[in-house]
Amino acid sequence: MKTIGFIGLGLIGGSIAKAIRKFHPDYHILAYARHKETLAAALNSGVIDGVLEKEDERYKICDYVFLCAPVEYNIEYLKYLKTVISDSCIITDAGSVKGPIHEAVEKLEMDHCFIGGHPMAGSERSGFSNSSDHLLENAYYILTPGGQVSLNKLTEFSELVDSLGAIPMVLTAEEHDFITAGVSHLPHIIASSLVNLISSLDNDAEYMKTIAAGGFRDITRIASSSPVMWQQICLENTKNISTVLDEYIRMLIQIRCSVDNKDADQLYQLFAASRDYRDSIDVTSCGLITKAYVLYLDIVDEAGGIATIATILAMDNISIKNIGIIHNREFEQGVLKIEFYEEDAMKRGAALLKKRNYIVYER
Ligand SMILES: NC(=O)c1ccc[n+]([C@@H]2O[C@H](COP(=O)([O-])OP(=O)(O)OC[C@H]3O[C@@H](n4cnc5c(N)ncnc54)[C@H](O)[C@@H]3O)[C@@H](O)[C@H]2O)c1
Ligand SMILES: O=C(O)C(=O)C[C@]1(C(=O)O)C=C[C@@H](O)C=C1
Repeated sequence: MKTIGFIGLGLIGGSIAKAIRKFHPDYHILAYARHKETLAAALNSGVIDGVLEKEDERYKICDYVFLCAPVEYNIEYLKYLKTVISDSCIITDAGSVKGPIHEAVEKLEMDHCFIGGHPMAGSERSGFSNSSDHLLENAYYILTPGGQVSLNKLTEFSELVDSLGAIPMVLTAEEHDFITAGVSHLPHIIASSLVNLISSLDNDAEYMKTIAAGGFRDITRIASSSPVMWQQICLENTKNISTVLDEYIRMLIQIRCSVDNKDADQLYQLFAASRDYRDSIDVTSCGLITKAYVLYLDIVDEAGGIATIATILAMDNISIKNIGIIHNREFEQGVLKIEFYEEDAMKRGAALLKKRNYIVYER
């Protein structure tokens, strides 16, 4: 039996708490969050057992404290925690940047009890209501132990992460911040700047926005992420982001030259090399991103059409996560998009619907 404290209970804090509740139902979970409604929802749904105040003596009984507020705010809690936690407590965070919190931890001489944490899973949505007990499933969970952390503590925390279905990986804070600048921070900047570019190039009738199809959507989903979170990440990982941005700008200039010069070989190389590298990425370990089990199907637009499909699936105990009509260039007529919770449910659903002569697209 362990006691786990949370400060911040949004998408990530909520998902970690839900996973702990699922895999360790006997653990005692306490939380502090700025919004009382969040705490009420977590308490009512049984995810947490009790509510903490911002400063609260009960941090003393915690075996772990998870800091799950935006990066800069997490640092503000360390000073107080230092005065209350027990010797055996492990403080961890979920922040997307590790350098600044490790600097603060060292200054406060807390690096014997701090293990930075960063689940490489997430979503463009925020808040406890969007958290889920399977967000961490198969996701790499980076651990950045403080310089004085004992091997026992690191092993214990690593085992906890593993028990939640995630894959622990130990890195230094410096390695972490350079790597995430490349694979996470730069992609968010690219997505947001591309969306802003299109918004400024579009005409009054918004033709670009109207016809934007799969390509634009795929590369810009993350442009809907929390502006506060990304503002803080850019302010905290400035040097690494600037370095990878420089490399990216250099590459874009090369590409513009290839386009201007109609350099067929260079252009082919651009797309062939990216395809080969992208196809070599192991897509089984990407948190929620790969957990979208979706089918598309043609249906006649008539009253009761959707209800009939929902009934066919429900009769086989198949739950639908999301359902809606989508219109875009890929599917000229518009199709019904059905999202499932699990791959097996999606496969069974596809088979059932095909048997009833629906045209089903699986992708
Ligand atoms: N969103 C992602 O995809 C993702 C993935 C991995 C890690 N992270 C990191 O996890 C952390 C939380 O991100 P999130 O996506 O859960 O954000 P979120 O907005 O969903 O949740 C943030 C939580 O922190 C609380 N909060 C905000 N300011 C606070 C403060 N000053 N004191 C206490 N609580 C405060 C909010 O009320 C909310 O409960 C961030 O550090 C982020 O860098 C995010
Ligand atoms: O899937 C998403 O929406 C995410 O942006 C998740 C994502 C990322 O992959 O960049 C975002 C921030 C993190 O710190 C970790 C994961």
